[in-house]
Amino acid sequence: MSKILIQNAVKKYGNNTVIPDLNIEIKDGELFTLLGPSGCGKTTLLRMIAGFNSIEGGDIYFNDTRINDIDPSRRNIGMVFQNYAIFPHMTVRDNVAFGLKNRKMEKEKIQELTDKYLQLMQISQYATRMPNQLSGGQQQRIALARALVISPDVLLMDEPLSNLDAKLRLEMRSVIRHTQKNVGITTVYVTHDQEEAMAISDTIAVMKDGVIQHVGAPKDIYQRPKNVFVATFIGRTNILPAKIEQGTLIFSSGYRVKLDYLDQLENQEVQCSVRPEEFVISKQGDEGIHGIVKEYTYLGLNTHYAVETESGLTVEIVEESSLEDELKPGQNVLLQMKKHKINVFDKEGSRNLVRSEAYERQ
Ligand SMILES: Nc1ncnc2c1ncn2[C@@H]1O[C@H](COP(=O)(O)OP(=O)(O)OP(=O)(O)O)[C@@H](O)[C@H]1O
Repeated sequence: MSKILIQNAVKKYGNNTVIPDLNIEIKDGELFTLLGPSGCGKTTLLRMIAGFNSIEGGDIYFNDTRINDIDPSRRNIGMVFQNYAIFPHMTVRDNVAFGLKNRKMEKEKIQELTDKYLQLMQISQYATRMPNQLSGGQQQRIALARALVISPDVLLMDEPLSNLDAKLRLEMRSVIRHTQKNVGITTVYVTHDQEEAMAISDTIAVMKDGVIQHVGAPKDIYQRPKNVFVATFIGRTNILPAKIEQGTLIFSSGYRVKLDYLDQLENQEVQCSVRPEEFVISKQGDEGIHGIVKEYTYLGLNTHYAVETESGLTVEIVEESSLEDELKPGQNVLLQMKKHKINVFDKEGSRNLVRSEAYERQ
């Protein structure tokens, strides 16, 4: 098992710098996810850890060993990619045993370990089949068994679920999560699917243009995103402009929310992130932002509303469905916010101004 330390890593393709200066520490035994939009450099970074990409600056360590110049085949890494990368001409058993045979292990030991991982991944009954006689999920189980059987120090997974249909993706998510915890292997997982990242990870690093934006537990990233990019990339949110005066947020409609956990910033323009579930919507009341329901979508458990506010901005709201009358398009409504949930960013959207102790208190 290994912890992974990446210090001041730089990656260039020719003159194009895709990772300018990246620092990450991945703890021993954790499932660490690189999450970000297409082209942000996730696969590039994973390939640097694997040794398939050169590094133009900085260092990568597995525990205390600097691995920059160690050949990929000697890094003791297990890998699972989206296209399975299993051998079509070999049986399931031979696929799983492949890495062990390569290491010239004794026959009995190969048999024992192969059996163990076929069983762990619940594919023993398919051991003599060829991969094309199996479903996508079963093939991905072979890939996982084959990666783990060699007892790697680190497991690297690049979008391993993206070729599977929605139902299998959910099932394989929990297979990966349980197996990873069971084996206790340090895992770096790449995805652009934020829900998958939330469901599977101990820690998530959100990336944009080769720069880490926020590293934290899924809940931390969702509830206290470090900047507007992270707030909008993880889950859905509404960004509303406001002003701070005497510790009070004043929205353009005049709606005021007194907050006691903001940095002491006066007369500052800010951006506020309010998630759809953090609004309270009612037909009447004294205080709030006035709006008109433009759309509503009943989804059983929840109802989604699009509400045009008096400033012209349309916000997205989710409420638990109730037996009472729904709010239909054209209805005048009043919006309030669950004030402790609001995130407040500087005008540029680059820094969260909510003090961290406020978050600890919740
Ligand atoms: N071999 C290469 N040569 C030149 N540029 C490359 C190469 N591989 C990747 N890039 C560029 O580096 C940037 C990062 O690519 P990368 O594949 O790491 O992104 P990603 O976040 O994994 O994206 P995706 O989610 O689409 O797989 C992109 O702009 C891409 O065009």
